[in-house]
Amino acid sequence: ADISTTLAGVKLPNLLFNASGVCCQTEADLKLMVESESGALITKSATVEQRDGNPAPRYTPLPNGIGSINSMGLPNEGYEYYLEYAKKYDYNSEKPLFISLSGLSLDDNVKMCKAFVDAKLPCVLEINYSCPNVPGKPQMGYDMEAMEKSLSVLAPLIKKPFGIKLPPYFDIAHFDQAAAVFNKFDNLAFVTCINSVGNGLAIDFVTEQALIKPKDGFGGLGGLMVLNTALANVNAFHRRLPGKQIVGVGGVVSGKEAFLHVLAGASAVQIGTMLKEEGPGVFARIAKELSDIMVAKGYKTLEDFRGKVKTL
Ligand SMILES: O=C(O)c1[nH]c(=O)[nH]c(=O)c1I
Repeated sequence: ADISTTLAGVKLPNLLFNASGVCCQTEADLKLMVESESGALITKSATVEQRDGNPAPRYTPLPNGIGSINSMGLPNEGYEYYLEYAKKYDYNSEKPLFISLSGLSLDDNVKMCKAFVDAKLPCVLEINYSCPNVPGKPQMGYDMEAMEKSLSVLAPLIKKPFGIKLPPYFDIAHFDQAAAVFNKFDNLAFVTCINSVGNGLAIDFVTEQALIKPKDGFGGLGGLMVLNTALANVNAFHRRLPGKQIVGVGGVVSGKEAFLHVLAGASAVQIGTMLKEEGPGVFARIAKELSDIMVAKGYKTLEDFRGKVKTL
């Protein structure tokens, strides 16, 4: 079956790529992504300066495959590293490049966006409004006014289609309020839902210790356990953002969850925890599983079922 897609005007040979943060901080990581069967790749969220991030242990999978917890603390090589990578990238390859930016202030985001705009590159920007793990930095995704202010500056600056990475919302009024902001920006071409479910706490029963070191063990939750919150956010914004696209992320462990994300309205699907645990081979596996599901159900393309979740 045909699992190709288009996102922000660029063609992806298949709808699967990495969630920013996983397998994408260094050129060595990104090379693995280029060599994988993913349909695209996205870089680790960048700040103006290089950051070491939080002390380890700062990521761990959770027992029984239910997911993961992380409090990485925005470790990255600094935006100029990713700008250089984007300048060297082979845009004739069939795999488009996405760049994640997560400035610690609006000025920082302006500085980074300007640099990418001035470089006139084909890569697509995804502005991260939802990092839950920088101590002292509340995430923008839950501050509608701050997001609107940021977008009113960045959207005209970026000019071409771009996306934003959102935290999960849990209240219908918040879906409505967020969508009202996003619908004001025509070149906001897609929203990526969801980032990790912020500030969970994983405790080891035997040692009675938190599993990760930063923030008293508080960190973002990912993996299968967040699937149903992810599907809700994908569908809520699919219903509320006519003319925009949704990138679905959260809980994709097989072709089945990728299928459900498309059914909920996703135009592309990112994989985080499963990529971290299984490695880049996950893309070939899930691509085949999804294609087999589509054949079994009689669907030829993603358009045949995108957003067609039935209600009772
Ligand atoms: O701690 C991180 O680096 C991190 N971790 C996440 O789960 N989501 C994010 O957007 C980020 I920037």
